[in-house]
Amino acid sequence: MFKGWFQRTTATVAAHVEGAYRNGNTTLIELRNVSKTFETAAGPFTALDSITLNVDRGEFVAIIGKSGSGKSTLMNMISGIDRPTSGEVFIGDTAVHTLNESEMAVWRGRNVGIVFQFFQLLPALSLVENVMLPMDFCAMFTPRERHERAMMLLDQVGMADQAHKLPAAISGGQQQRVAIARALANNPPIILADEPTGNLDSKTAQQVFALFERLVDQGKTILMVTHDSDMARRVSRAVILADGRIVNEYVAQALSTLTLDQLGWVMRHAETHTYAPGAIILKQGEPADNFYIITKGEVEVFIDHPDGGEIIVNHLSSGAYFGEIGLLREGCRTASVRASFVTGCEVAVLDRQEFHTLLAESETTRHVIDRVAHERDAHTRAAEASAL
Ligand SMILES: Nc1ncnc2c1ncn2[C@@H]1O[C@H](COP(=O)(O)OP(=O)(O)OP(=O)(O)O)[C@@H](O)[C@H]1O
Repeated sequence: MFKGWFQRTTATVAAHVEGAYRNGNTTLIELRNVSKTFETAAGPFTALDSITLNVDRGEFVAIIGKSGSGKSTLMNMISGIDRPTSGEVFIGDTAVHTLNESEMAVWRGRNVGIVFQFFQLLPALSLVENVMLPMDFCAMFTPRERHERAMMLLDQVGMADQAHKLPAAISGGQQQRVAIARALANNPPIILADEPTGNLDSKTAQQVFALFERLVDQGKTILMVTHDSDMARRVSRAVILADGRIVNEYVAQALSTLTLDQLGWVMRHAETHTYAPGAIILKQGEPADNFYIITKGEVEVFIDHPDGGEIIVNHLSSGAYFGEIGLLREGCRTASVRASFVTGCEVAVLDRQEFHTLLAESETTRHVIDRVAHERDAHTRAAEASAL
């Protein structure tokens, strides 16, 4: 369903991450090892499993995943509507998971604007009263300023001329625009939107999405749960959830032909290994055992020169894989791979059996990896021939 767009999305993410390093620490939302387990009649159920996530100020992030993958639970951890069973949630300098109920309500009212799929405007209040409500609740601004500000926000979403109507008198798209104005009432840095366009026709959904884009341009940080792959493609970053875990963005990039279920399977089975700069990961001539996806840093691929020394045949970075040739041929390694002397590397590793299980599940992935292996092999032979 989401095939084809991982590559573009993840490339944008990579560019963004580099930007973040250049600009120093711009992290606004930080989840550290967050897990959430619900007690159910059938026993404990883990909805979020060791989630670690950083979102920078000004990012527009789509949260994607199948129904039940944990998207709403994740949003609730960030808004403080629900608390993690373990792990930590920091928003700016605030340790959200440590706030008591009354501190939480005040903190949330000032820092997070929430937009729901079904708008949730209070039916007995006019539109302008609905937008004033969060300011009243948090005692922000003077009463007169509250009215002026609510009118200004309604104007921003194109609804000022209907300010005194009741919600029932306007369309769904208009109600959602008012709900966005309400979310902006206390000028929070973060907007959390749970399927904000899920109940709108596509034209209205586009207008609401464009409104979010404008808010990001104005400096807001937005996390939006969506099932709409077109929208997910247009944001700065997509976070994919599968069975309560975040699918590593580089794993998604490397295996972009897999379904969300299959990516979830990879995340459950892959082990993470870290290699120091210059460490040998696999050696030419040794039996092939594992498949590797680079999730951090770079590697060098090289072959032995018949007269001694080595011939470098490739450099690979995050989002690339290696180790496939020996596994596909059920043979030995045709080249050696070592972690870059500059960056070292981190890899997600599947063993031989897991690799073959995956290819049996996804014919397209088998086809793509086969082709890459073929091209790489030809490239290595050519590099070898020209070095002799
Ligand atoms: N209060 C709860 N008690 C028990 N189980 C819960 C509770 N809240 C959520 N769950 C379970 O946790 C899992 C994740 O739920 P969540 O609502 O986060 O998924 P989702 O990805 O947002 O799904 P959807 O797209 O359908 O809204 C689901 O299996 C759900 O049944």
